[in-house]
Amino acid sequence: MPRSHALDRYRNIGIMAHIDAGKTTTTERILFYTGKSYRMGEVNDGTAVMDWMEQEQERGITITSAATTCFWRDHRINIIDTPGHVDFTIEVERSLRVLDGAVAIFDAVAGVEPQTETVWRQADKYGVPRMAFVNKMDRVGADFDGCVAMMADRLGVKPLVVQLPIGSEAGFSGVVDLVAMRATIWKAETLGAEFQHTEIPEDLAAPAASARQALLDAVLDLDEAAVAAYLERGEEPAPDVLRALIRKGTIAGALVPVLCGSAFRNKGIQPMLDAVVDYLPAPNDIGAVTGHAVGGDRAEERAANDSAPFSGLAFKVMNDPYVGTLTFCRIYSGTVSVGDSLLNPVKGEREKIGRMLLMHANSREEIERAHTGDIVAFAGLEHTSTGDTLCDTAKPIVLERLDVPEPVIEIVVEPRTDADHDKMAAALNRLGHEDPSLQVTVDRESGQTVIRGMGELHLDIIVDRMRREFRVDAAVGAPKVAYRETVLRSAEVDHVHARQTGDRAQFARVTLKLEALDRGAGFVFENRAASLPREFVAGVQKGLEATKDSGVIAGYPVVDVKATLTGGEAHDVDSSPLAFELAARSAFHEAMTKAAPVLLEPLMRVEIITPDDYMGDVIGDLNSRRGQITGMDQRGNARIVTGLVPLAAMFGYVNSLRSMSQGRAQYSMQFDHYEPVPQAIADGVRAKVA
Ligand SMILES: Nc1nc2c(ncn2[C@@H]2O[C@H](COP(=O)(O)OP(=O)(O)OP(=O)(O)O)[C@@H](O)[C@H]2O)c(=O)[nH]1
Repeated sequence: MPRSHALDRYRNIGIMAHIDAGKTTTTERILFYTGKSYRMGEVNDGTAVMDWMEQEQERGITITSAATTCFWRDHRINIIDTPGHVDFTIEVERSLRVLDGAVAIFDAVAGVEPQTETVWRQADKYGVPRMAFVNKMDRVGADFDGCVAMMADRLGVKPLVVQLPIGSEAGFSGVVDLVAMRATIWKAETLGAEFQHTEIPEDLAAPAASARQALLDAVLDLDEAAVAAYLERGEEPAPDVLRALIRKGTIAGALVPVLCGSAFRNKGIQPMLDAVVDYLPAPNDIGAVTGHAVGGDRAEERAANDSAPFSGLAFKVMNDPYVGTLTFCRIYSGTVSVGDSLLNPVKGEREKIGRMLLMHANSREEIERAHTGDIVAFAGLEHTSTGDTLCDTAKPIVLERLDVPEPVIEIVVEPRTDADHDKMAAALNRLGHEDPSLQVTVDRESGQTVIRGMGELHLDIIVDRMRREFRVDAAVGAPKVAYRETVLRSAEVDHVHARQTGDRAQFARVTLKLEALDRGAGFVFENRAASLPREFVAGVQKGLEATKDSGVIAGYPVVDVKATLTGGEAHDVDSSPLAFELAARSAFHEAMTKAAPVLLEPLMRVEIITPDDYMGDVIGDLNSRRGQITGMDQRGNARIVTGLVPLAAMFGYVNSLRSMSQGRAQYSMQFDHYEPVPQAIADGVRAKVA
C-alpha cells in the first residue's frame, strides 16, 4: 500500500491548554470541519468524540490522550490530545515527546494560566514549535491584546500576531487576516462551516495596518533577501512568501504565531487549520531522529524516510475491550506491515505485528502498512510499555525515553477476597504498563500493596479503573504523602553473615559504603570488589534491591544514595548467593543507620489567585502550613501568590481556601522537589508508622 500523502504533507500535532480553556471543544470542531465526525460533540452534554472513556465523560475532563487522524487541504493531520490537568503530567510528556508541533489554546479572559505555563515549559524542553489560539473571544471580558502581552511576559516568547479579532464578547464575528490583509466573517446559522472573505472593516483599518507593520518587522528580520527587497524597493512580500517566513520562524522557535476565535461559537477554526498546515513542521522538517545503540551510549541516527530501517516510539499503551492491548506508536523512520516482527530493544523481546489500526477517537480503521510519520496502534503486543522503542530487528536503536514525573502520593489497596487478590495483581501490572508514573509496591513485611502516583485525582482514577475495568473489589486507604528516605553522610560497614543451621553453615562477608547523591539521582549501585565471584555480587545486588524500598526511618523507599560494594570475602564451601543477599540486607541497614538518615517530603509549587481582600488570610494560612512564599504578583484586579508548601500540609486545602475566600480564590499545585522533613515532623511520621 503506497502512502496516502507525501511526508511533507504530514502534521503531527498536539493541542495543549490549561484545563477548561477549550481544548476538547476545539478538537471537536476540527474533527467536524475536516469531515471526520458527523455530529458535533458538546463537552457539556458528555458526547465529545475525543473524551470517550467513561470516567472522562463523567468528570468532564480529558484524561488520556487519544490520537486521531484528519485531513485538511490535502494534508494529513494527526492530532494527539493532551490533558490539561497537572495530575496527568505524564500524559502531557508522552504526547509532547512524539509531536512535531503544537497548538496552545488560551482562554481570552484568563490569559496565560498556571498550567499553560507548566505545559509550555515542558514543550520547551522537547523543543516543540508552537502556535497560539486565543479562544473564547465571545466571553465577557475577552481581552486579545492582554492575552498576547501575557504570552510575552509570562512565557518569554515572541508572539507574532497574525490575526486581529473583529468585535469582542457577544459582538465577536470574525478575524482580520494580517497576512492576506482581508477579513473573514462567519455565518452564525451554519454552525460556522460557512464564512466569507471581505474587506477589512473601516474601524479596524488603522489597527490592522499597524499590526501588519509589526508582523513585517518581525518576520523580515528572518530573511536577508526579503528584507533587502522591502528596504530597497519597498516591496512587501507576497502572502505565500510571508507564510514561508512565518513558518521558518515558527519551526526555529523564534516566534509564535497568534490566532484567535471562539471554538464554542464555531469561529476561527478553519484559519487555524490553515495555520497548522502553513506554519507547523512536517516530520521531515525536524531532521533525523536520534537515539543510541542497545546497551551503550554510542549515538545512532535514522533519517526520517520510508527507506530507512524502522524505528518508532510506543507512547501510549491502553487496554481495549474489543482488541485487548493497543500500543500507540509514532513511526520515526521506515515502514511496517502486518506480519512483520519488530524488536523492543529495551525489553530485549520481539513483537509480532498482527493487526494495525488507525484511530479516530473511538472508531478505527484496519491498515496493512504504516509509514514514516504515521501514528498507529498495534494490537496485541505483549512486552511493550509506554516509552519503549520498537525497531527493525536487524538494526536496533533505542530512542530517548520519556521523563517520568515523581509520584508524590500513595494509598494502600487491600483486596477483599483471594480471588480479588489475583485480579488486583493482574490489573495493577496492566495499568503499570500503560502508565509509567504509576508505581506499585508490595510491602514485604505486611504484604500490603501500596500504589503511588502524581496526585489524588490520578490515584482516584486508577482505583476507579481497577474496579470498573478489572472488577477488583478492594478496600482503599486514605491518600498519604509518599515520603522518601536518604542519607546525609557517608558511612562504610563491614558485615559478616555467619549462620549454622543443623549441619549446614552459611558464610558471607561484605563491606558496603553508602554515599549521598544529588536530589533526583535515585539509587545507584557500584561493584568494586573485583575478586568476589560474579554470582555473589549478584546476590548482593539482589539483597540491596530488596531492601532499598524500605528505609530505616519509617520504611519508605531510599533514594539519592550510592551503594558501593567495596570488598567481600567468600568461603569455599559455605558461601552462596543467598548468604550474600542476606549479608547485603543487614549491611545496608547498618550503614544507613550510621549515615545520618533523613526523611524527605515532596514540596509542591502552589499558585493562588485571589481577590485583594483575602490576600492577607491566604498568606497567613500558607505560612501556617509550613509554606514559603516565593512571589506575589498582580493580574488584572486579582493577586497571585506563589509559594512552596509541603504536600503533607496541603490535604483538604481546596475547602480551606474556599471558606477563606468565600469561594472566590483558586489555586493550582504541582510537584517541585523533595526536601528533608524538619525533625519534629519526621518524629510524627515515624510514630504513625511504628
Ligand atoms: N464561551 C465560550 N466557551 C467555550 C469556548 N470553548 C469552550 N468553551 C466552554 O468551556 C468549557 C471547557 O471546554 P473544554 O473544551 O472541555 O475544555 P478543555 O480544555 O478540553 O478542558 P479539559 O478537557 O477539562 O482539559 C466548556 O463548558 C465549553 O463549552 C468558547 O470559545 N467560548
